[in-house]
Amino acid sequence: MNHSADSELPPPAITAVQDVAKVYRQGSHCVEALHGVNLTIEQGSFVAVMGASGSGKSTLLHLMCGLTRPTSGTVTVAGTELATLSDRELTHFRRDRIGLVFQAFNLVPSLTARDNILFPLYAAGRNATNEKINDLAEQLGIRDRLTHRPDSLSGGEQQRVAIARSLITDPAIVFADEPTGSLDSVTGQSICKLLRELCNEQQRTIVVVTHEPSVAVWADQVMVLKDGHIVERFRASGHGDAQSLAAHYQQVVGAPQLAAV
Ligand SMILES: Nc1ncnc2c1ncn2[C@@H]1O[C@H](COP(=O)(O)OP(=O)(O)OP(=O)(O)O)[C@@H](O)[C@H]1O
Repeated sequence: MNHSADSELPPPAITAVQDVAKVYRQGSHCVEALHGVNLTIEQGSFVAVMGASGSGKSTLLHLMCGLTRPTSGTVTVAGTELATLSDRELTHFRRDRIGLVFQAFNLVPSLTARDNILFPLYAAGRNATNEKINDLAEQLGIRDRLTHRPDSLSGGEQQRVAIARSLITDPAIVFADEPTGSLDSVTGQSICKLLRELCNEQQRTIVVVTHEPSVAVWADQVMVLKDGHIVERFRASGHGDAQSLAAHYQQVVGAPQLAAV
């Protein structure tokens, strides 16, 4: 996505998190996982959410994809405020409008790549044309792997199948939780490059949760969570390479006291 022309209007915010807090209650004990989080994600952008273990990344991701509800505040995805949906409507909304990619791929072992990709449509009682699935497979570099089951695919191929599955419903936004966490670094970088291309060439909107600077460096925007607050937001392009981004990230998470931004 080209953000270079200052005179252009900003693209519409596809996802907005407003003043969101999340408290987990365990008996008399409370864990405040997120406090007063605000963020917007523009259509066609690639956003990385970084943070140490326990900083609240998964909680934020689960709130944005409607897997859990906030204690306070609002989450809006593609113009729909999730709190207005019943549990059943939210399930349908998630199935139709949100793509999910996981660290462990989560493919069905007994199904071919083709049927894994089609799975979200089957679940909705729908199907796709051969042309659509072949085009998607071609874009993701797995055209010749469609008849294979997951156990005869490499890790990188399995993640490509999982990404194709996340896109088959033409979702408004794709959330990827540590998508390279189970891959070697070269394969992980090829997955990052693919996600970047999906944004650039198809205006897909992608949010990646990662603790890897080498993944975050592919994003447009990086948000850093610490103790449930967003403490830093910056454009990845301002850091050039993963090492420079890693140094900045370490500085941010290592700083003793930071105000939420
Ligand atoms: N279901 C839950 N019940 C109680 N506490 C929870 C629950 N889920 C998360 N937490 C707590 O909320 C805080 C944030 O957790 P979260 O999983 O969002 O962090 P994270 O940044 O994704 O961590 P990681 O990188 O280890 O997955 C942590 O203190 C965690 O222990």
